[in-house]
Amino acid sequence: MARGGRGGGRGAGRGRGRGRGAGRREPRPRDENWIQSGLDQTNKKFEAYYIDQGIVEPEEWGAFIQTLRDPLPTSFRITSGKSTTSVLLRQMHETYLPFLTGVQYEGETIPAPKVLPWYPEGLGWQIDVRKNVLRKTEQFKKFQHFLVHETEVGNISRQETVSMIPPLFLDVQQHHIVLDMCAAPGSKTAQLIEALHSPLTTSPESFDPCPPGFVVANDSDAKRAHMLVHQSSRLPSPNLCVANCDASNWPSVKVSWKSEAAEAAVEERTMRYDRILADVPCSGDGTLRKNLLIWKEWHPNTASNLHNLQLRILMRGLHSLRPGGRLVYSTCSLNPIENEAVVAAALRECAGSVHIVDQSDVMPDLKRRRGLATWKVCPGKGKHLFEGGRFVDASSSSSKGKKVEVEGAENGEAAAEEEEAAAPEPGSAAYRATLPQVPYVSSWQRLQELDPSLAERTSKTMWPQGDEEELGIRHCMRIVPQDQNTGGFFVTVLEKKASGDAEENEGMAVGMLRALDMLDAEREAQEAQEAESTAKRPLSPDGEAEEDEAPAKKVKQDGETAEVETEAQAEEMGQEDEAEEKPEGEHSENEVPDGPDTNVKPDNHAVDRQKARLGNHDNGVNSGGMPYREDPLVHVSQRNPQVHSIVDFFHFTDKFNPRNLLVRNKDGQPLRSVYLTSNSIRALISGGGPGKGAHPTANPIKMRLINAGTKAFGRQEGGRDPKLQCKWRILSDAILALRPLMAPSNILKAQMSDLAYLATHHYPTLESLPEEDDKPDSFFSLVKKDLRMGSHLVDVMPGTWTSPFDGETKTLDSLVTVPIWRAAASVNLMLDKQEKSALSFRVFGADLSNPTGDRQFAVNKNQQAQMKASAEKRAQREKEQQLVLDEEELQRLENEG
Ligand SMILES: C[S@@+](CC[C@H](N)C(=O)[O-])C[C@H]1O[C@@H](n2cnc3c(N)ncnc32)[C@H](O)[C@@H]1O
Repeated sequence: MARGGRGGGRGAGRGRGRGRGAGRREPRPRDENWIQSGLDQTNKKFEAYYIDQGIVEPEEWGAFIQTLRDPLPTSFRITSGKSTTSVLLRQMHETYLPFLTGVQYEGETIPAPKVLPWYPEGLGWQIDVRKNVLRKTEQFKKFQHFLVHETEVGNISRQETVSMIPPLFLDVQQHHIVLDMCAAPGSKTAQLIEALHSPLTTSPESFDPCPPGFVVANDSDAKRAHMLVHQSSRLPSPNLCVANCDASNWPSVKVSWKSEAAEAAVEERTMRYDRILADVPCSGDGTLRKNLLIWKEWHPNTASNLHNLQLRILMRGLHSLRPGGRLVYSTCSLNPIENEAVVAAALRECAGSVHIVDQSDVMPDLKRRRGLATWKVCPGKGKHLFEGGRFVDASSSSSKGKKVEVEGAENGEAAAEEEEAAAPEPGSAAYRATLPQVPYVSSWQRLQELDPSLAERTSKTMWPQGDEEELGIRHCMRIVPQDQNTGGFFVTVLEKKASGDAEENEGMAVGMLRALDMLDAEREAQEAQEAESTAKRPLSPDGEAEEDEAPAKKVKQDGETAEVETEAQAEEMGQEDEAEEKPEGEHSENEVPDGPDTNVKPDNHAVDRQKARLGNHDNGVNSGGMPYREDPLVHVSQRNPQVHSIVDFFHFTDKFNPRNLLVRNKDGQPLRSVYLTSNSIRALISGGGPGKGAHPTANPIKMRLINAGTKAFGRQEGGRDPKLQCKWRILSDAILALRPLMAPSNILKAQMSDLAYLATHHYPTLESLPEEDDKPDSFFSLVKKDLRMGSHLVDVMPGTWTSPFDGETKTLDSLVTVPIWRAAASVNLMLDKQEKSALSFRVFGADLSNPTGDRQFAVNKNQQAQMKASAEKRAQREKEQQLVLDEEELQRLENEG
């Protein structure tokens, strides 16, 4: 089955004539390794093919194939640059490592977690034991809970070890424009975002909430692209946008750019990326250890079917790269047709402008194999039949009846007879002879002789051309499973030749921001002028109607430049009308109205799905035949009264730019949610230009952007008290992005006991808040007396707290920031049930929002079962107690009467 690709795996495994003698049913292998899943982990074609490719030395074959049959270990990485990073790392070393060392299961010692020696700062971890064993010991079960909780809140990412590798070779810097071409489900995108905000490090001080660069995460599958949006809320970033394009047809977009020279004017340039990750759809046979179905479905033709798409994506990526930029090509396939053949073909096509970078001295502790300099190609759709070590192309009339020598078919019968006597060494020639022959064809020219129509449909680039060593193909890297007990993976680092222009080699983000600054200054002057003329006009009672008029005027004033820019781009897109406007008032701000507590966080995913289904903006621009139906992405005018209320209420530092607030409706009106983007994302969306209606430029349409930045503020329903200065509250997902932009004096401080109270009580009244007379400046005293109504952030300070459930003292190692809402007569912790429960478990070891302390939602079936069991036990205990009480009562009554 193709991994993330199209059409792979169809008919796979259905080919006949695998062994000696055409049409003969393959005998069941004697050495097959059945595991509990009941799935057969053998595939003779797979073995034959990879032994022939020389993917590992013959003497390593046994270890290679056996490792592929073993279940995959558990691996995870600690999110870098967060306040929790060093705390979790310390917890791992000081608490969990000793706790998990020497644990016995069925008479054997379970290996303790180990640090991945090549992962920066010791943040990557692997436990060489299968998941089901983890759940069977008390110690590992506890650890599993820790992993689940920390993963939920984005402090840890559970990711396959090999999947962590490609982003590290990309070497992302904070000023980089990064494109993740095939990004879903997004584990590597998360690493790219982390690298952008903080160089991979354990220090929270290195976290930059507003780096100059940004990440574009793209996936051609609409559902998976929306999944990316949902996933990214675990690591919310104003510097991320999500696109839904066919990467093989990745659009070029124009942006405003300005050179460093002070006198230089803003110019329009095609945006080029500093870093590109092409983690392309592939056959995925490197994931055999976890995707057991591939054993059954694997077929060499899956790779042939994907080769062209992979090459097209890679070529488009190289085209989009800036001079001196770096692209990492990766697959989780072991197959040279999807790997070396694709890279070699791209290098030939780029004729010296791109080269492979030797990375042998980077991450030296990571064991990797060099790329293959040659390989064998098996073209066709499996319609070729074997006959006695020869094959006949039965599907093609031109070659019907022709018998063709199959490469590597020698001595099959003789060796097979020997096998009867003794089982041959895995990987040996005798062993190979027991496996089916594969219909390799030595060159494309040869295929043309054999089957011209098949040759016509088969890409020449699949075959080695003899120049591979020269192209540096040996610098490709293949991770084989037995070297580090991982999955299989392929990674290649490519770089585009630098140009003579130093500024071009630096990348475009900085120049885009220079242009944005200049255009912002112009806009500011213009806005001041407009404000002056507005002041002279009589004020309307609601103010907002006045606001509506101003942008329309501005569009007219800016019309000339905006129109030219858009028309040119529309032409490039092959269509005249930029956008078909949605009827007035038909906003599809589909968010669930925000009520207190339970409705605090809408189901983003459901909302996104609904948006995708309903769609309120179909501009008719197609990419790969897919209509673009997304709500517009519009930055709100600085003069909007809602923006003013946000700015005035929260007292952000200068780093917070109110121009970066974005909404999803064509009128640019904050209705229910406001997003925060980085300057650079605004520069991309607006093209640095003056702005025009629903879509300021064609960029969001061309890139089919489905999301930009992070949802930062939600309108608090019911906030109608005249004393309320700002109806907007900071959403919990945005705390990571917004907290560093707030003056520390504006963040409240609380103790663990205060948080425990808020986690336990739903909208407690101000009168009911516990207060100590001797501490007039305690958190609750402030909340009661001096706190303005509205949204606030609270830092819960490290400390200790004694649990009423088990009497144990719980310690909080690093501060936790939570949002609260101060209403007229009450206060509330603004987290939804699930967030409250997860936080509560993490900080207090129990769900305080539940009187029993139990978790209120289940993470997986196992936990569901555990919850059910503990609820039953509790009910039983209560029943028994009740019986005792009843007896006591009876006794009492008897005594009395
Ligand atoms: C190997 S997976 C990517 C895994 C991802 N990089 C990660 O680390 O989570 C390949 C992805 O490519 C997407 N895809 C397939 N064809 C594509 C195309 N033509 N353009 C963009 N994405 C494509 C699939 O939907 C799939 O999500």
